[in-house]
Amino acid sequence: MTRAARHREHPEPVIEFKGVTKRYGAKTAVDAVTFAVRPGRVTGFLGPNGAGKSTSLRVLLGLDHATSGEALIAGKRYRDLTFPLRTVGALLDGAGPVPDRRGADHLAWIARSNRIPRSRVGEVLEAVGLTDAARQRTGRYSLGMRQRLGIATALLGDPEVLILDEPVNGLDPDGIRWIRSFLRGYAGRGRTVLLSSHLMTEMADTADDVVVIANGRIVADGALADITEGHPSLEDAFFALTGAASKQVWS
Ligand SMILES: Nc1ncnc2c1ncn2[C@@H]1O[C@H](COP(=O)(O)OP(=O)(O)OP(=O)(O)O)[C@@H](O)[C@H]1O
Repeated sequence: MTRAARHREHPEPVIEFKGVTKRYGAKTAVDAVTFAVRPGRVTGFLGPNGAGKSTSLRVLLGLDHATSGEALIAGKRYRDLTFPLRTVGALLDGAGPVPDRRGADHLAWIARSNRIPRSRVGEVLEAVGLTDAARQRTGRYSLGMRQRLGIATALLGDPEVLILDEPVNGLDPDGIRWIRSFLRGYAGRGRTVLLSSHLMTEMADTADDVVVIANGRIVADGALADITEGHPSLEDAFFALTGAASKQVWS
């Protein structure tokens, strides 16, 4: 096999967790987490509530410091990226847009403060299907529209990497379908998508690769097809893999 063909099949990882441990006092939230995420694929980060998904993503995005180990994007820690928003876009739980600001103004404000050309605002609104709602105040957006606006915000810098923490929580089936096909399209263009979820059926329908975390530890990591092989579903594979860890509340 030529080097180019090998690279197409096994491209270099874009995201790397290397032995990341995060303790809060006596509580170990994540414990020696190690895995890699490759471009051109949707990677699902799957685990029950409290397993350590958000903590891992917060460390990756420089919002929290690892107690030990490191998490890299394109070979660098987030804080060492020259143009972070142009490398990685993220949608995390947390503060939403100011409710009396219009959708387009919210995006224009973030674009301006990150030296991103104003022309991107129209492009990202179109990419997420919010062009017609651009002049509406975000306080009047539905949950699905707010998620689309969050994704539009993540897309402003036209990043190679998209990271989404539980993006389908609370969405109706249409909203879930839209996010799923959007992420598949994004990865299909050779970009890197990492999304966390505690919903196994959602992961089974969306992800190419799956990293399973339980009690702060990685318990499985690989192609979805390999992880589910020999099991009727991802859910069965998960419980077989995690054993005692699966006694954690799964909701
Ligand atoms: N700031 C903090 N202080 C103390 N403990 C924390 C803190 N943040 C997270 N934890 C604990 O670390 C563990 C992992 O939490 P984390 O939020 O990363 O899990 P998660 O997999 O994202 O779950 P969820 O889907 O419920 O957010 C949990 O036991 C949580 O209570």
